[in-house]
Amino acid sequence: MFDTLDIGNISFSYNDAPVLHDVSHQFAPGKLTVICGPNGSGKSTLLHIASGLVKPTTGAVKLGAHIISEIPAGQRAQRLAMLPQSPEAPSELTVNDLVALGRYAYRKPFAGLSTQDKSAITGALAKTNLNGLGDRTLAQLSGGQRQRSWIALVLAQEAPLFLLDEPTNHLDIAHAFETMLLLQKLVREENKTVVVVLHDINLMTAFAEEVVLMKAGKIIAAGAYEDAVTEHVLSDLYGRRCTFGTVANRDRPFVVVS
Ligand SMILES: Nc1ncnc2c1ncn2[C@@H]1O[C@H](COP(=O)(O)OP(=O)(O)OP(=O)(O)O)[C@@H](O)[C@H]1O
Repeated sequence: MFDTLDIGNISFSYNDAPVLHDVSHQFAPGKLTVICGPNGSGKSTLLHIASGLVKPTTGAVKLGAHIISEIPAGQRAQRLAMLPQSPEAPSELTVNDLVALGRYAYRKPFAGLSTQDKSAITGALAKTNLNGLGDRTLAQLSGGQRQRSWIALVLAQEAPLFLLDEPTNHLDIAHAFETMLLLQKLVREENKTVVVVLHDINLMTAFAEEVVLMKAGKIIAAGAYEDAVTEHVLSDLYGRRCTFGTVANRDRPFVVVS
């Protein structure tokens, strides 16, 4: 049974500056949804509101039957995991310590890690190719290794719903592709719901099952990738000509911007 995540008629202003305008969407349960749009279009703000970390100025976010901000933090963390765009942690923390933070919603005060906690942490480190780096501090990692440590923290949370803001930041093309393969696998093999903000439209065309395309604080197109994503829509979204190309043995196109 999937939790549904619904945003209804959301508007949001920072101080008096409106950045989201009456946005509504139901994220497709059990699918990989990619949110794309130009810088400043409101993607991160929308994700923060969808996660319950930020309250909308008007409108409501519902996780299942409940307003998300009314669900106690511990329960919410077991149902929804969020990776912000630039997460921060003390640089002397080890990778193991960081990933263990993903288990906080399951742990009793002052208790050590349970067998289940340890297995979730080991599994998350393996899935993100961090085996052998658990004892390194964050200061001793490359930018990409640090980013993968944050993804491991989110995986260790073992929630059915993941919201990830630019998880491929700092990753080389192979690790970025592998991260998307991992998210695809979570959806296909573990029935997770994944919502991910991406700037790389070629990763979007390769992996999105569903899309939310945002411009100037509004959703200009949303729904199944095949229905929503066209050269015309992408060109309009970014204000540059976007042309599809094809390669043999691949259904989805690549995109060239000119
Ligand atoms: N803390 C803040 N205070 C004031 N304005 C903010 C704040 N955070 C974001 N904004 C503004 O809100 C708008 C939307 O920002 P947001 O980060 O949601 O966009 P985005 O689509 O995620 O951008 P990017 O692709 O650059 O990460 C932008 O105009 C931004 O300048």
